[in-house]
Amino acid sequence: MSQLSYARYGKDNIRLFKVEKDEKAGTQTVVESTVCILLEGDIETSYTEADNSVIVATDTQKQTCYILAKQNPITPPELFASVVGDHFIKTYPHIHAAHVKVIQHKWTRMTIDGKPHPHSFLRDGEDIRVVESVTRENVGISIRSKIEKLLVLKSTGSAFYGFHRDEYTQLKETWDRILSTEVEAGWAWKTFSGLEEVKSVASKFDLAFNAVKEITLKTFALDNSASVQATMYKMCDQILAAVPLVEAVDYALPNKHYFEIDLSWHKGLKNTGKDATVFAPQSNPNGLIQCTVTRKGPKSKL
Ligand SMILES: O=c1[nH]c(=O)c2[nH]c(=O)[nH]c2[nH]1
Repeated sequence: MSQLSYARYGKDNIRLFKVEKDEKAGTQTVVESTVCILLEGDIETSYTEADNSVIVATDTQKQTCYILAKQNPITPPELFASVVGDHFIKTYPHIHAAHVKVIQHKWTRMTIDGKPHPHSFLRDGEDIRVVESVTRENVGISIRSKIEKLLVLKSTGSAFYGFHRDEYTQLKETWDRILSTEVEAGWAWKTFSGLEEVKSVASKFDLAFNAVKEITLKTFALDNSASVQATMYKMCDQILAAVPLVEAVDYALPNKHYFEIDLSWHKGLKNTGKDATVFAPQSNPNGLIQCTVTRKGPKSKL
């Protein structure tokens, strides 16, 4: 009468913290991550026949994650996700795919009296580095890296005019507005043949992350923005040029509106157009602009 049409299981929100101690230099380095593991394979009978023999317990998955974190570097997160995924498909013949997500939280070394402190860190921003990997038997490892929750704002250098108008349009054109967004940017790597290939390019992951962040911030700041759409496309284009191993770049940018407030009712106070200095930040609704950009090739469906 019924059939199982989707099955994955694993452990979510595995929290990891690793300290690397350089005794010689007297410095320590820390990494904090949150890991999600979801396994796929010949596990149907655990759902349909209460057959627990095919279940690698989610507690086992958590313990494995701790052990692999002890035995391997946990950054770059792309490499650690691949190490974890590889372990599960190689250790258990009936597990055919491992979905591993790693969120790397920010701990930035403190500067005290102008010098990097050997063992103190601060959270200087809520932005996170995220990796979503799929390790699939006989296919390889696909990895999508992301930066999320990077909050930015520019108080000028952004316009929005010339958009379609009809009887539903109320928005006025503007040649000078506040632009703010919480950046979610993703970049999909070519499919890697296996863990060895991921290891061979491991140095590229941090370089790509830094390039994406720099291109995003620089383009946001310097572009005389015609729209969120036009500015985000410029970001994608530069990232594809900067990171040859990346096949696709995607952005999802909420347009966090700051509305002008007409105060002319109070003694003719001027607070619109070029006189606007006090604004009302809006929580919702917000615009949401998304795109994926790939290298030129066969026509996409867009
Ligand atoms: O950059 C923008 N893109 C839009 O699609 C849009 N729509 C809107 O109301 N304001 C904006 N701004």
